[in-house]
Amino acid sequence: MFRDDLLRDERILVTGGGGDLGRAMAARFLDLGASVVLCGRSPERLDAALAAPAIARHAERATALPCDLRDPAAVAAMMERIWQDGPLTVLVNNAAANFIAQTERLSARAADAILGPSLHGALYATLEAGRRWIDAGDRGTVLSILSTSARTGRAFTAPSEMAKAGLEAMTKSLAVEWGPKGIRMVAIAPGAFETETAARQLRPGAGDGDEGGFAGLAEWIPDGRLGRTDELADLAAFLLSGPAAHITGETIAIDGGAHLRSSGAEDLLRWPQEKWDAVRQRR
Ligand SMILES: CCCCCCC/C=C/C(=O)SCCNC(=O)CCNC(=O)[C@H](O)C(C)(C)COP(=O)(O)OP(=O)(O)OC[C@H]1O[C@@H](n2cnc3c(N)ncnc32)[C@H](O)[C@@H]1OP(=O)(O)O
Ligand SMILES: NC(=O)C1=CN([C@@H]2O[C@H](COP(=O)(O)OP(=O)(O)OC[C@H]3O[C@@H](n4cnc5c(N)ncnc54)[C@H](OP(=O)(O)O)[C@@H]3O)[C@@H](O)[C@H]2O)C=CC1
Repeated sequence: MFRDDLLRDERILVTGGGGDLGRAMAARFLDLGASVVLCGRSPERLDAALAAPAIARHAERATALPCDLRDPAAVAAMMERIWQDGPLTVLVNNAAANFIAQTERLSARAADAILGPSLHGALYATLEAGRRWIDAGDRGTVLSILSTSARTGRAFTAPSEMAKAGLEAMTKSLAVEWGPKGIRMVAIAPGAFETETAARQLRPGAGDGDEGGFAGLAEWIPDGRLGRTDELADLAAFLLSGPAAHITGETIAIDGGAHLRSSGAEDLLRWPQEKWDAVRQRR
């Protein structure tokens, strides 16, 4: 679909690069000639990502740095370390945290567990990359991974929707403020992609024959299926490439049209209290 060297000149940081979608994007960027740095909290998850065949076959262009994005000093130190080897050209804000809960039962710590990486961490990383690009007069691109539910809102995951809507506002605001400085801001809003954590955090299942996971969701998606990670990775590659140079401030949904009919969480409105209690017990 793309020229093999489409991203040859790019050096890309993928936050949450040990997760499913981050890993798929990183592998695609490497296939297209980019150098990639992965970050995340868990060194084990990062090592596993680097050892995955799709990434390991480009080992000379793939590295990883553990970093907790909730800590602004840790983000600054990571960027300092990265820039010692040369500037990034792209930041992909992919890391996030999410879980379903009755919102009125969230503690402040629980709200921060979601807002910390998903909103603050992405902003810290964007500021650290952006000011380095601006100081050096370099061009740069920030790609943020949102969610279609930033548009629809979504019951039982309010802090995540607030974080994603905030990142969409950042994308639009900085497209204008930083556009004249050569920095492009783009975003992708995925619908349902059956990654291991999304299924566990958003569809944990709780008895009553509910096995959890995304089984059954395809029925209400207009094109009849969930998203595939390779499709998201290809969209990301396009948005980072030369032919997308005039696209900024935009968020592209990739969800088979699902958000135009539903946020995908309406079935949870029918859950009895016992089921919510069971999910809460499990965490
Ligand atoms: C269908 C179409 C649309 C789809 C839309 C999908 C949109 C987005 C999807 C995704 O983002 S999927 C990706 C999700 N990935 C992750 O969440 C990965 C990272 N996960 C984590 O880091 C953890 O799972 C975490 C729980 C989110 C955070 O862990 P952390 O170590 O920061 O927290 P803790 O110290 O364990 O807890 C802090 C605080 O939070 C409370 N809490 C934790 N889990 C729950 C829960 N399930 N329900 C309620 N509360 C929870 C925990 O009790 C602590 O609060 P206090 O008890 O101290 O008050
Ligand atoms: N899967 C889906 O259906 C959808 C996903 N999305 C979005 O796509 C992106 C990727 O999701 P997905 O691959 O499914 O989820 P994953 O949980 O697999 O990936 C999220 C990654 O974020 C990292 N992360 C979480 N907290 C922090 C932190 N404090 N510091 C650094 N890294 C952190 C995690 O690594 P570690 O725990 O090691 O830190 C994890 O690898 C997210 O932004 C998500 O909101 C949006 C819509 C739908």
